[in-house]
Amino acid sequence: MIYTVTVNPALDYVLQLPEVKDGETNRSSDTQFLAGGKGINVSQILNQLGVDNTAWGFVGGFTGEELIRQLNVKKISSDFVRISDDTRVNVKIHAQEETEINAAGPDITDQEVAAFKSRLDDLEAGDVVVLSGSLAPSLPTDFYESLLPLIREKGAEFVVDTTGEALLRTLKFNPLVIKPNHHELADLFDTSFSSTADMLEAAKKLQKLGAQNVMISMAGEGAYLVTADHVYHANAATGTAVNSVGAGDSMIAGFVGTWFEKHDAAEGLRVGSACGGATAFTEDIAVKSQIDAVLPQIKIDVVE
Ligand SMILES: Nc1ncnc2c1ncn2[C@@H]1O[C@H](COP(=O)(O)OP(=O)(O)OP(=O)(O)O)[C@@H](O)[C@H]1O
Ligand SMILES: O=P(O)(O)OC[C@@]1(O)O[C@H](CO)[C@@H](O)[C@@H]1O
Repeated sequence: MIYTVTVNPALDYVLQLPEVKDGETNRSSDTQFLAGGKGINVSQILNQLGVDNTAWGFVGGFTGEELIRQLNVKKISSDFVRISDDTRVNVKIHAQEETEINAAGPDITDQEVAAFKSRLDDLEAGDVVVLSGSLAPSLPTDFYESLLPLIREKGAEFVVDTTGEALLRTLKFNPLVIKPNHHELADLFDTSFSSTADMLEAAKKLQKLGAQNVMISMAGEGAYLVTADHVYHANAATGTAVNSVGAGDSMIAGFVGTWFEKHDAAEGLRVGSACGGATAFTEDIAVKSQIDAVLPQIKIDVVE
Protein backbone atom coordinates (compact mmCIF):
# COMPACT_ATOMS: atom_id res chain seq x y z
CA MET A 1 0.00 0.00 0.00
CA ILE A 2 1.07 3.58 -0.58
CA TYR A 3 0.25 6.08 2.19
CA THR A 4 0.41 9.80 1.56
CA VAL A 5 0.88 12.07 4.55
CA THR A 6 -0.41 15.64 4.50
CA VAL A 7 0.04 17.00 7.99
CA ASN A 8 -1.06 20.49 6.92
CA PRO A 9 -3.69 20.04 4.19
CA ALA A 10 -5.73 22.95 2.88
CA LEU A 11 -8.80 23.97 1.04
CA ASP A 12 -7.29 25.81 -1.92
CA TYR A 13 -9.49 28.83 -2.65
CA VAL A 14 -8.82 29.53 -6.32
CA LEU A 15 -9.87 32.95 -7.61
CA GLN A 16 -9.85 33.81 -11.32
CA LEU A 17 -9.68 37.43 -12.36
CA PRO A 18 -8.14 39.29 -15.29
CA GLU A 19 -5.80 41.37 -13.15
CA VAL A 20 -5.13 42.32 -9.55
CA LYS A 21 -4.79 46.01 -8.73
CA ASP A 22 -3.00 46.58 -5.42
CA GLY A 23 -4.93 48.70 -2.91
CA GLU A 24 -8.26 48.41 -4.83
CA THR A 25 -11.36 46.23 -4.57
CA ASN A 26 -10.80 43.49 -7.11
CA ARG A 27 -13.67 41.22 -8.18
CA SER A 28 -13.14 37.68 -9.33
CA SER A 29 -15.12 36.11 -12.16
CA ASP A 30 -14.91 32.55 -10.87
CA THR A 31 -14.00 30.89 -7.57
CA GLN A 32 -13.55 27.31 -6.42
CA PHE A 33 -12.67 25.50 -3.21
CA LEU A 34 -10.43 22.53 -4.00
CA ALA A 35 -9.12 19.91 -1.58
CA GLY A 36 -5.39 20.61 -1.50
CA GLY A 37 -2.13 19.97 0.21
CA LYS A 38 0.79 18.24 -1.38
CA GLY A 39 0.16 14.70 -0.09
CA ILE A 40 -3.50 14.91 -1.07
CA ASN A 41 -2.44 15.94 -4.57
CA VAL A 42 -0.20 12.87 -4.69
CA SER A 43 -3.19 10.72 -3.67
CA GLN A 44 -5.33 12.28 -6.39
CA ILE A 45 -2.83 11.36 -9.08
CA LEU A 46 -2.30 7.84 -7.67
CA ASN A 47 -6.07 7.35 -7.87
CA GLN A 48 -6.07 8.49 -11.48
CA LEU A 49 -3.31 5.97 -12.21
CA GLY A 50 -5.38 3.25 -10.52
CA VAL A 51 -2.81 2.73 -7.73
CA ASP A 52 -4.30 1.92 -4.30
CA ASN A 53 -3.38 4.42 -1.62
CA THR A 54 -4.63 5.95 1.61
CA ALA A 55 -4.29 9.61 2.59
CA TRP A 56 -3.17 10.27 6.17
CA GLY A 57 -2.79 13.54 8.07
CA PHE A 58 -4.79 15.90 10.26
CA VAL A 59 -8.11 17.61 9.44
CA GLY A 60 -10.43 19.72 11.53
CA GLY A 61 -13.34 22.16 11.59
CA PHE A 62 -15.76 23.04 8.79
CA THR A 63 -12.91 23.34 6.31
CA GLY A 64 -11.72 19.86 7.23
CA GLU A 65 -15.26 18.51 6.73
CA GLU A 66 -15.39 20.00 3.22
CA LEU A 67 -11.97 18.58 2.43
CA ILE A 68 -13.05 15.07 3.47
CA ARG A 69 -16.32 15.48 1.53
CA GLN A 70 -14.35 16.26 -1.63
CA LEU A 71 -12.01 13.31 -1.08
CA ASN A 72 -15.02 11.02 -0.69
CA VAL A 73 -16.55 12.37 -3.92
CA LYS A 74 -13.26 11.63 -5.68
CA LYS A 75 -13.15 8.17 -4.03
CA ILE A 76 -9.81 8.91 -2.38
CA SER A 77 -9.39 6.58 0.56
CA SER A 78 -8.38 8.49 3.69
CA ASP A 79 -7.87 7.99 7.41
CA PHE A 80 -7.15 11.44 8.83
CA VAL A 81 -6.78 12.22 12.53
CA ARG A 82 -9.58 14.65 13.47
CA ILE A 83 -8.28 17.72 15.28
CA SER A 84 -10.15 20.43 17.14
CA ASP A 85 -8.63 23.38 15.21
CA ASP A 86 -9.64 24.29 11.63
CA THR A 87 -7.87 23.04 8.51
CA ARG A 88 -6.37 26.08 6.74
CA VAL A 89 -7.57 27.83 3.57
CA ASN A 90 -4.84 28.70 1.02
CA VAL A 91 -5.61 31.47 -1.45
CA LYS A 92 -4.53 30.96 -5.07
CA ILE A 93 -5.00 34.03 -7.24
CA HIS A 94 -5.01 33.29 -10.95
CA ALA A 95 -4.75 36.72 -12.59
CA GLN A 96 -2.12 38.21 -14.91
CA GLU A 97 0.23 36.00 -12.91
CA GLU A 98 -0.30 33.38 -10.23
CA THR A 99 -0.06 34.51 -6.62
CA GLU A 100 -0.38 32.14 -3.68
CA ILE A 101 -1.06 32.95 -0.04
CA ASN A 102 -0.60 29.85 2.08
CA ALA A 103 -1.87 30.04 5.65
CA ALA A 104 0.26 28.78 8.54
CA GLY A 105 -2.16 26.05 9.60
CA PRO A 106 -3.87 24.77 12.73
CA ASP A 107 -2.67 23.97 16.23
CA ILE A 108 -2.21 20.25 16.67
CA THR A 109 -2.17 18.87 20.21
CA ASP A 110 0.16 16.20 21.61
CA GLN A 111 -2.75 13.72 21.79
CA GLU A 112 -3.58 14.34 18.14
CA VAL A 113 0.08 13.76 17.22
CA ALA A 114 0.09 10.51 19.24
CA ALA A 115 -3.06 9.37 17.40
CA PHE A 116 -1.29 10.04 14.11
CA LYS A 117 1.86 8.14 15.10
CA SER A 118 -0.25 5.09 15.98
CA ARG A 119 -1.32 4.99 12.31
CA LEU A 120 2.25 3.92 11.50
CA ASP A 121 1.65 0.63 13.36
CA ASP A 122 -0.36 -0.45 10.29
CA LEU A 123 2.68 -0.25 7.98
CA GLU A 124 4.01 -3.42 6.39
CA ALA A 125 7.26 -4.24 4.59
CA GLY A 126 7.14 -2.94 1.01
CA ASP A 127 4.70 -0.12 1.74
CA VAL A 128 5.67 3.39 0.64
CA VAL A 129 4.96 6.51 2.71
CA VAL A 130 5.01 9.85 0.89
CA LEU A 131 5.34 12.81 3.27
CA SER A 132 4.66 16.14 1.59
CA GLY A 133 4.13 19.77 2.37
CA SER A 134 4.70 22.24 5.14
CA LEU A 135 4.37 21.41 8.81
CA ALA A 136 1.64 23.03 10.88
CA PRO A 137 3.34 25.62 13.12
CA SER A 138 2.71 23.68 16.34
CA LEU A 139 4.69 20.67 15.07
CA PRO A 140 8.44 20.46 15.71
CA THR A 141 10.63 21.18 12.68
CA ASP A 142 12.03 17.63 12.86
CA PHE A 143 8.54 16.07 12.75
CA TYR A 144 9.07 14.21 9.46
CA GLU A 145 12.52 13.09 10.53
CA SER A 146 11.08 11.74 13.80
CA LEU A 147 8.76 9.41 11.82
CA LEU A 148 11.45 7.95 9.57
CA PRO A 149 13.00 5.40 12.01
CA LEU A 150 9.49 4.01 12.66
CA ILE A 151 8.78 3.74 8.94
CA ARG A 152 12.12 2.06 8.19
CA GLU A 153 11.78 -0.39 11.12
CA LYS A 154 8.59 -1.63 9.45
CA GLY A 155 10.49 -2.28 6.22
CA ALA A 156 8.59 0.44 4.39
CA GLU A 157 10.06 2.92 1.89
CA PHE A 158 9.53 6.67 2.17
CA VAL A 159 9.66 9.88 0.17
CA VAL A 160 9.84 13.29 1.87
CA ASP A 161 8.99 16.17 -0.44
CA THR A 162 10.88 18.93 1.27
CA THR A 163 13.88 21.16 0.66
CA GLY A 164 16.99 22.56 2.32
CA GLU A 165 18.33 21.29 5.62
CA ALA A 166 15.13 19.29 6.29
CA LEU A 167 15.74 17.31 3.08
CA LEU A 168 19.41 16.71 3.91
CA ARG A 169 18.45 15.32 7.32
CA THR A 170 16.28 12.60 5.68
CA LEU A 171 19.09 11.21 3.51
CA LYS A 172 20.63 8.93 6.12
CA PHE A 173 17.32 7.01 6.20
CA ASN A 174 17.69 6.20 2.46
CA PRO A 175 14.62 7.81 0.84
CA LEU A 176 13.26 5.94 -2.18
CA VAL A 177 13.48 9.14 -4.19
CA ILE A 178 14.06 12.83 -3.62
CA LYS A 179 12.87 15.40 -6.15
CA PRO A 180 14.44 18.80 -5.81
CA ASN A 181 13.80 21.09 -8.74
CA HIS A 182 17.00 22.47 -10.29
CA HIS A 183 16.79 25.70 -8.27
CA GLU A 184 16.31 23.82 -5.00
CA LEU A 185 19.22 21.51 -5.86
CA ALA A 186 21.52 24.49 -6.48
CA ASP A 187 20.36 26.11 -3.21
CA LEU A 188 21.25 22.94 -1.30
CA PHE A 189 24.85 23.49 -2.32
CA ASP A 190 24.62 27.27 -2.12
CA THR A 191 25.64 27.55 -5.76
CA SER A 192 24.30 28.06 -9.28
CA PHE A 193 25.03 25.47 -11.95
CA SER A 194 27.03 26.45 -15.01
CA SER A 195 26.44 23.11 -16.77
CA THR A 196 24.30 19.96 -16.71
CA ALA A 197 27.39 18.04 -15.59
CA ASP A 198 27.62 20.26 -12.47
CA MET A 199 23.96 19.68 -11.74
CA LEU A 200 24.26 15.90 -12.10
CA GLU A 201 27.34 15.93 -9.90
CA ALA A 202 25.31 17.60 -7.15
CA ALA A 203 22.57 14.97 -7.53
CA LYS A 204 25.17 12.21 -7.23
CA LYS A 205 26.43 13.75 -3.99
CA LEU A 206 22.91 13.47 -2.55
CA GLN A 207 22.82 9.87 -3.68
CA LYS A 208 26.10 9.17 -1.90
CA LEU A 209 24.56 10.68 1.23
CA GLY A 210 21.76 8.08 1.04
CA ALA A 211 19.04 8.89 -1.52
CA GLN A 212 18.22 5.77 -3.57
CA ASN A 213 17.10 7.85 -6.55
CA VAL A 214 17.41 11.57 -7.26
CA MET A 215 14.97 13.15 -9.67
CA ILE A 216 15.78 16.72 -10.76
CA SER A 217 12.72 18.47 -12.14
CA MET A 218 13.10 21.46 -14.43
CA ALA A 219 9.48 22.44 -15.19
CA GLY A 220 9.11 23.04 -18.95
CA GLU A 221 12.69 21.90 -19.53
CA GLY A 222 12.11 18.27 -18.47
CA ALA A 223 13.86 16.22 -15.82
CA TYR A 224 16.84 14.02 -14.98
CA LEU A 225 16.87 10.89 -12.84
CA VAL A 226 20.01 9.57 -11.15
CA THR A 227 19.65 5.92 -10.07
CA ALA A 228 22.20 3.49 -8.63
CA ASP A 229 23.16 2.36 -12.16
CA HIS A 230 22.22 5.08 -14.64
CA VAL A 231 21.38 8.70 -15.36
CA TYR A 232 18.22 9.20 -17.42
CA HIS A 233 16.77 12.28 -19.10
CA ALA A 234 13.09 12.92 -19.82
CA ASN A 235 11.92 15.64 -22.18
CA ALA A 236 9.04 17.89 -21.13
CA ALA A 237 5.69 17.50 -22.86
CA THR A 238 4.64 20.40 -25.05
CA GLY A 239 1.49 22.27 -24.16
CA THR A 240 0.23 25.49 -22.67
CA ALA A 241 1.10 25.79 -19.00
CA VAL A 242 -1.87 27.29 -17.16
CA ASN A 243 -1.09 26.18 -13.62
CA SER A 244 2.08 26.12 -11.58
CA VAL A 245 0.48 24.36 -8.58
CA GLY A 246 0.94 20.64 -8.14
CA ALA A 247 3.24 19.68 -11.04
CA GLY A 248 5.89 18.52 -8.56
CA ASP A 249 3.35 16.55 -6.49
CA SER A 250 2.06 14.93 -9.67
CA MET A 251 5.56 13.96 -10.76
CA ILE A 252 6.27 12.31 -7.40
CA ALA A 253 2.97 10.43 -7.59
CA GLY A 254 3.74 9.17 -11.09
CA PHE A 255 7.20 8.01 -10.05
CA VAL A 256 6.13 6.37 -6.78
CA GLY A 257 3.01 4.71 -8.22
CA THR A 258 5.03 3.22 -11.09
CA TRP A 259 7.91 2.16 -8.88
CA PHE A 260 5.47 0.51 -6.45
CA GLU A 261 3.88 -1.54 -9.22
CA LYS A 262 6.89 -2.26 -11.47
CA HIS A 263 10.07 -1.46 -9.54
CA ASP A 264 11.20 0.36 -12.69
CA ALA A 265 12.70 3.79 -11.93
CA ALA A 266 13.13 4.90 -15.57
CA GLU A 267 9.47 4.12 -16.27
CA GLY A 268 8.71 6.05 -13.07
CA LEU A 269 10.48 9.06 -14.57
CA ARG A 270 8.43 8.71 -17.78
CA VAL A 271 5.07 8.45 -16.01
CA GLY A 272 6.08 11.12 -13.48
CA SER A 273 7.00 13.55 -16.26
CA ALA A 274 3.66 12.93 -17.97
CA CYS A 275 1.75 13.49 -14.72
CA GLY A 276 3.70 16.71 -14.00
CA GLY A 277 3.14 18.03 -17.52
CA ALA A 278 -0.55 17.09 -17.53
CA THR A 279 -1.10 18.98 -14.27
CA ALA A 280 0.82 22.02 -15.59
CA PHE A 281 -1.58 22.06 -18.57
CA THR A 282 -4.79 22.04 -16.48
CA GLU A 283 -6.31 24.32 -13.83
CA ASP A 284 -6.58 21.48 -11.29
CA ILE A 285 -4.64 18.29 -10.65
CA ALA A 286 -4.62 16.24 -13.88
CA VAL A 287 -7.06 13.39 -14.50
CA LYS A 288 -6.33 10.09 -16.26
CA SER A 289 -7.37 11.17 -19.76
CA GLN A 290 -5.05 14.20 -19.56
CA ILE A 291 -2.13 12.06 -18.34
CA ASP A 292 -2.77 9.48 -21.08
CA ALA A 293 -2.79 12.25 -23.70
CA VAL A 294 0.65 13.50 -22.61
CA LEU A 295 2.36 10.16 -21.95
CA PRO A 296 3.25 9.30 -25.59
CA GLN A 297 5.21 12.58 -25.84
CA ILE A 298 7.67 11.63 -23.10
CA LYS A 299 10.88 9.94 -24.25
CA ILE A 300 13.51 8.61 -21.88
CA ASP A 301 17.21 8.75 -22.86
CA VAL A 302 19.97 6.95 -21.01
CA VAL A 303 22.59 9.65 -20.44
CA GLU A 304 25.09 7.50 -18.50
N1 LIG B 1 5.33 23.88 -18.37
C1 LIG B 1 5.56 22.57 -18.36
N2 LIG B 1 5.58 21.88 -19.52
C2 LIG B 1 5.82 20.55 -19.54
N3 LIG B 1 6.05 19.80 -18.45
C3 LIG B 1 6.05 20.45 -17.25
C4 LIG B 1 5.80 21.85 -17.14
N4 LIG B 1 5.85 22.19 -15.84
C5 LIG B 1 6.12 21.05 -15.17
N5 LIG B 1 6.24 20.00 -16.00
C6 LIG B 1 6.58 18.61 -15.67
O1 LIG B 1 6.41 18.42 -14.27
C7 LIG B 1 7.68 18.18 -13.64
C8 LIG B 1 7.70 18.85 -12.29
O2 LIG B 1 7.57 20.24 -12.47
P1 LIG B 1 8.47 21.31 -11.68
O3 LIG B 1 9.89 21.14 -12.05
O4 LIG B 1 7.85 22.65 -11.93
O5 LIG B 1 8.29 20.81 -10.18
P2 LIG B 1 8.16 21.69 -8.87
O6 LIG B 1 9.13 22.83 -8.92
O7 LIG B 1 8.22 20.74 -7.73
O8 LIG B 1 6.69 22.20 -9.09
P3 LIG B 1 5.58 22.83 -8.13
O9 LIG B 1 6.29 23.20 -6.85
O10 LIG B 1 5.10 23.99 -8.91
O11 LIG B 1 4.57 21.76 -7.98
C9 LIG B 1 8.72 18.68 -14.65
O12 LIG B 1 9.98 18.03 -14.50
C10 LIG B 1 8.06 18.35 -15.98
O13 LIG B 1 8.21 16.98 -16.28
O1 LIG C 1 2.09 25.25 2.35
P1 LIG C 1 2.58 23.99 1.71
O2 LIG C 1 2.19 22.77 2.49
O3 LIG C 1 4.04 24.02 1.36
O4 LIG C 1 1.87 23.88 0.30
C1 LIG C 1 0.48 23.75 0.22
C2 LIG C 1 0.04 23.86 -1.24
O5 LIG C 1 0.43 25.11 -1.81
O6 LIG C 1 0.66 22.81 -1.97
C3 LIG C 1 -0.23 22.31 -2.95
C4 LIG C 1 0.41 22.41 -4.32
O7 LIG C 1 1.65 21.75 -4.37
C5 LIG C 1 -1.52 23.10 -2.80
O8 LIG C 1 -2.61 22.26 -3.01
C6 LIG C 1 -1.45 23.65 -1.39
O9 LIG C 1 -2.19 24.81 -1.16
